[in-house]
Amino acid sequence: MGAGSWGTTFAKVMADAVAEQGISVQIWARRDDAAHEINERHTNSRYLRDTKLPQNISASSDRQVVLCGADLVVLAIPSQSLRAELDGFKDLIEPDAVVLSLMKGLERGTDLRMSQVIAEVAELPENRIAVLSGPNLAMEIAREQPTASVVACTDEQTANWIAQLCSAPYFRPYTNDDVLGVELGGIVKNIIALAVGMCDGMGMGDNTKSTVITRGLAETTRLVLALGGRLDTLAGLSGLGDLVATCSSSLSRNNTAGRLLGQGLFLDEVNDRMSQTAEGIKSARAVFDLSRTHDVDMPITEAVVMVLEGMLSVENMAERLLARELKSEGELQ
Ligand SMILES: NC(=O)C1=CN([C@@H]2O[C@H](COP(=O)(O)OP(=O)(O)OC[C@H]3O[C@@H](n4cnc5c(N)ncnc54)[C@H](OP(=O)(O)O)[C@@H]3O)[C@@H](O)[C@H]2O)C=CC1
Ligand SMILES: O=C(CO)COP(=O)(O)O
Repeated sequence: MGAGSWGTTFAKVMADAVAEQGISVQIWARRDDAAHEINERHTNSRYLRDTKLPQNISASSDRQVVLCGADLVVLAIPSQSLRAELDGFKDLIEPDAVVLSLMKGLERGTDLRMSQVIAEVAELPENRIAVLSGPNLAMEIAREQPTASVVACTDEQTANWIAQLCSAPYFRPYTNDDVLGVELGGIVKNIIALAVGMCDGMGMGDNTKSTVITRGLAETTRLVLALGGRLDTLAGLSGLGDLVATCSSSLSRNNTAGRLLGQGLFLDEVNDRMSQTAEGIKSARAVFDLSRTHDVDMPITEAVVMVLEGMLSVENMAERLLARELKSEGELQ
């Protein structure tokens, strides 16, 4: 569900993974012309230039056509639209189907992760909801550059089944039962990538960016542990792995949005320039609110929120962060 850059790329991963088993993958595109292009030319030129999609992918703008008979429903639409969209098609999901979220945002207003929104709106039990997250820049995967990822589900059998369905020659899924840790790693790294992009945009060098990445991981760790996730998850692909990929890649939309802010553009101007979803812009406030609810210190996230909401200039961000009271590096609370 979603024919953007990741929805389309992940459809290709799955189609390549299951081609020999005679399984087909269907994409729901909200625009007729996108569905038509995928069916007729096997391309999605708006999001993936130069990528030829496998023959066992088809598309439709009719949700019923796509969801009818689907064993696995994969969600790849912008996080802030999920609730409304899912409400419109939850009754079309087959009674035993599993729902897999590829989304990396936190819902504003409720501070819920996407797996929680799915559970609430579609009224599904935990063992039918999974999350996939990792260092997965869509454009690189569409070019079949090797990478790995994590399928998280509280039910081991479900996670293994999904991993089989997306294990392709260039894509290696691991499994994990720490859904919260995997999901939050993917959400918070977008905010840290905004901060790193801001440093880049202001012309700062690698020491500064490395400091933000490392201390970004520290504050992500504090939040995940406070909410009941695991430390080892954050050392893995969906934690450190995704953080490094997103913070160091010019392909990252969050990193790019941060860089434009660092170069002095206003948020409205940045939003106008972005043709794809940069989840961190909208999730930053929700993550900060969540951190306050649980009394977790997240100074980089707080500074990013202040910049996005016009309460702090990017130039004053470093001064604010460095002027805080000195403390031990190992403090996880
Ligand atoms: N791109 C990447 O590298 C990765 C992305 N992700 C995550 O995947 C999720 C989807 O991102 P991605 O595919 O990159 O996003 P894109 O911006 O590339 O595409 C978004 C897709 O959602 C559709 N869409 C936009 N707004 C709505 C809406 N209000 N209701 C329904 N559909 C809508 C778009 O349709 P239309 O074309 O008609 O506008 C498009 O098909 C995000 O949470 C992102 O963080 C995770 C890993 C990697
Ligand atoms: O999640 C991603 C890589 O794992 C994609 O990051 P961006 O959304 O910043 O492009």
